[in-house]
Amino acid sequence: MVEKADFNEIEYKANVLIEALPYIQELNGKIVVIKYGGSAMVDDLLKENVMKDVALLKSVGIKPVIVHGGGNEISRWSKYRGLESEFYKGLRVTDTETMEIAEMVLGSVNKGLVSYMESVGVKAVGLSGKDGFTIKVNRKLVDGKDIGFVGDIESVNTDLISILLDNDYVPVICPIGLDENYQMYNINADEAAAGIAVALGAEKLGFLTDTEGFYLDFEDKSSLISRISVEEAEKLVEEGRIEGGMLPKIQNCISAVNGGVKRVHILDGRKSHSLLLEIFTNQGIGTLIYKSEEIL
Ligand SMILES: Nc1ncnc2c1ncn2[C@@H]1O[C@H](COP(=O)(O)OP(=O)(O)O)[C@@H](O)[C@H]1O
Ligand SMILES: CC(=O)N[C@@H](CCC(=O)OP(=O)(O)O)C(=O)O
Repeated sequence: MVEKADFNEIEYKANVLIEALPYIQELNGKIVVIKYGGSAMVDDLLKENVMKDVALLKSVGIKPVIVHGGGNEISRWSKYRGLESEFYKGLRVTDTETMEIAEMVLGSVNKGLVSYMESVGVKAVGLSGKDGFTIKVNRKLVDGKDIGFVGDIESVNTDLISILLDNDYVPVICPIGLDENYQMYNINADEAAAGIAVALGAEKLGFLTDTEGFYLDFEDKSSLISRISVEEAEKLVEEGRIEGGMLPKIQNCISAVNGGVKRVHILDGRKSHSLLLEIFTNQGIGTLIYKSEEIL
């Protein structure tokens, strides 16, 4: 016999599922790009939970694409090899040795995520932007400054990603690209995610990171912004009010929205299932970046 309390719980769970219905219908067959930041890969359980969320998206007919980082691991390995990590405007200054470390670390993070996906019953394929010449770059100059082997995305060839999606695989992509001379470059993972989302015509792009979202003033945790227009975000960037890892993230949110991605979110990847909450419920979480003329 079902107790009354149990029945309420069952009803509550059923309502949660029903709340997801319009979102599932709307996103069926659409591409959702998930940028999984190294800072949010806190522990094995959390990584497994994020992969379970992705598995659920896939099971309801959404086409997820994962683009991941691993900046903190690159820094850790650089230190181990006696190298100081240096950043300019949120981007790693990348010499030859750092480039080798980046490729090694990102490759290992990539295959680790593929294993998690497989362990939750989802077919996944790990690749870098080198595979199939998926990401073509030029050497990036920031404020005219050369910061080494840092790639500026020139183009994304979606052929290989599309083949994988069409054959039911989840592509797991690490941010390394090639220039026209087949020299490899380190790409900021936020930039890789935005470039891939735009090229694929993705419906959504979610950045899983280690903050609740974007704070207007990072020192003041009550200044969390739940939504910001690209115009307002551009103004903050121009005024130099965004720093550290948040600068490339916001810059790439802007370029994704301007490139046609309808919904771009910064989400707290340290909290289990924030991806599901954002996609399948009307609970506003994290920070939404939107085009001001669009009615939300
Ligand atoms: N205004 C801000 N709001 C939120 N986070 C900020 C802000 N300014 C700087 N940050 C920093 O940005 C970091 C997220 O970027 P990053 O470390 O590159 O993460 P990821 O690995 O997810 O790309 C946060 O941990 C925080 O320290
Ligand atoms: C050029 C550049 O900055 N590349 C990044 C690539 C990894 C990355 O972006 O990782 P997160 O998403 O975890 O920060 C780096 O070397 O740290």
